[in-house]
Amino acid sequence: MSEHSPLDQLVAACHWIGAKGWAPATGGNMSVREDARFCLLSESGKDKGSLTRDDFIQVEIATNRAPSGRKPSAETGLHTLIYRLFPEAGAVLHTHTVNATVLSRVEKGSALRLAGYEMQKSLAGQRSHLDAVAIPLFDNDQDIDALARRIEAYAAETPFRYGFLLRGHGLTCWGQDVNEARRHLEGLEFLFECERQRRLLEAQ
Ligand SMILES: CSCCC(=O)C(=O)COP(=O)(O)O
Ligand SMILES: [Zn+2]
Repeated sequence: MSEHSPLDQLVAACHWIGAKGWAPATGGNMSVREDARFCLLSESGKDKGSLTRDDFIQVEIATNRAPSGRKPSAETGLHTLIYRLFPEAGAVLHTHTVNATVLSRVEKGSALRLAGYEMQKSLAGQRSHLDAVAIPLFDNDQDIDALARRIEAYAAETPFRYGFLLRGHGLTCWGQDVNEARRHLEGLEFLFECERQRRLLEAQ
């Protein structure tokens, strides 16, 4: 896969996400960083499982502006926030899975705590199931600028990595490149499935 361009890798990741059923209808959005100033973001309202290279729009990270005049994702402001907050982030994947949607509603706190799972080691830098990983959880908002400001304020107080959940909405995660973002998405989704099953079984 590494002989392909980052955009080709992102298109392949979108097809993989679609095949997994993790971006139903027109849900989800995906992006890759071009450089310090620009990223390429999926066009709003498309089926993300069948995107091609032409469905990605250049967006200025500092301003959310698309020089082409085309309409990038409604959640552009979350992608650009991530590229500003995390200079090492090279790709961002946002999905609408059942596990993320349901768990983020069941969990009433400000983070989903994952501990005790070997698969935590799918996340960069994690070495042991004995450690805990907190995935921040924000109330959903149709005002993406307001949501981005809330996430930015939280990050200033509580550093975090890997991704965040939007309540009743989905997961947004990232990595230093498309491969790492894919691994984080697959690892987190597995952990969410485990956590959902554990909570169901332990409630009986
Ligand atoms: C039915 S999808 C609702 C909007 C959303 O949450 C999403 O992820 C897709 O929005 P976009 O503008 O990126 O297509
Ligand atoms: Zn969404």
